[in-house]
Amino acid sequence: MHLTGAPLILASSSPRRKALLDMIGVVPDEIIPADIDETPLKGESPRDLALRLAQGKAQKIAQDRSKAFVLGSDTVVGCGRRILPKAEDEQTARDCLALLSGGSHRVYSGVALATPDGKLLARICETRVKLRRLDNAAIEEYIASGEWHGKAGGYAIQGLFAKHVISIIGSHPNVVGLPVYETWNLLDGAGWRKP
Ligand SMILES: Cc1cn([C@H]2C[C@H](O)[C@@H](COP(=O)(O)OP(=O)(O)OP(=O)(O)O)O2)c(=O)[nH]c1=O
Repeated sequence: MHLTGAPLILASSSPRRKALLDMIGVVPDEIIPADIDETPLKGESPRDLALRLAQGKAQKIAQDRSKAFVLGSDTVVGCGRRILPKAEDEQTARDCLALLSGGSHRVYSGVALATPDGKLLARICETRVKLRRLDNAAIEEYIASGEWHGKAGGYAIQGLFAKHVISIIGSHPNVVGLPVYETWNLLDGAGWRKP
């Protein structure tokens, strides 16, 4: 099958993923968010969840768009075997920050590419993040910013929260939502070419 010229669809509602793709010169032809159930399976590890959901998002859109490349991704914050939720309310964000305060945790992003010749390729990327201890005042200051909303683990490293990050080991864009190195390798290896 001839893959050159096949369109690229980003299966994501995240403006950060679009911006990270732009950063490496990849402009999707279309953006179609994939609405899938993101509930972890019983006993599922954070890594397995990120990979499964990235694959699920790519597959869901590829069902109807089999002649395109479809890129899906998912970011999960893990503290040991524990999977932290995406913070949709203040209390969830507070609980996440209290748990992560003063320690190291891991952020996993899965990236999956469905190809026009029917393959589903996937990669997982892991970044370790070490945080300073956050007292109540620091947590409440961050809660008031609202930047935690919709973010896995209740924080966004690409904003105000950066001042609490002592160090990271691994990829920074992976924490923001898209591991650009792995993403580019998938696209390039699968034969996607810039139009
Ligand atoms: C840890 C962390 C997460 N996040 C974001 C990345 C993801 O957008 C979000 C995790 O939710 P995801 O389910 O991965 O993505 P999403 O719901 O935003 O978009 P879609 O499912 O449509 O692709 O948390 C940051 O922006 N910065 C961070 O530091």
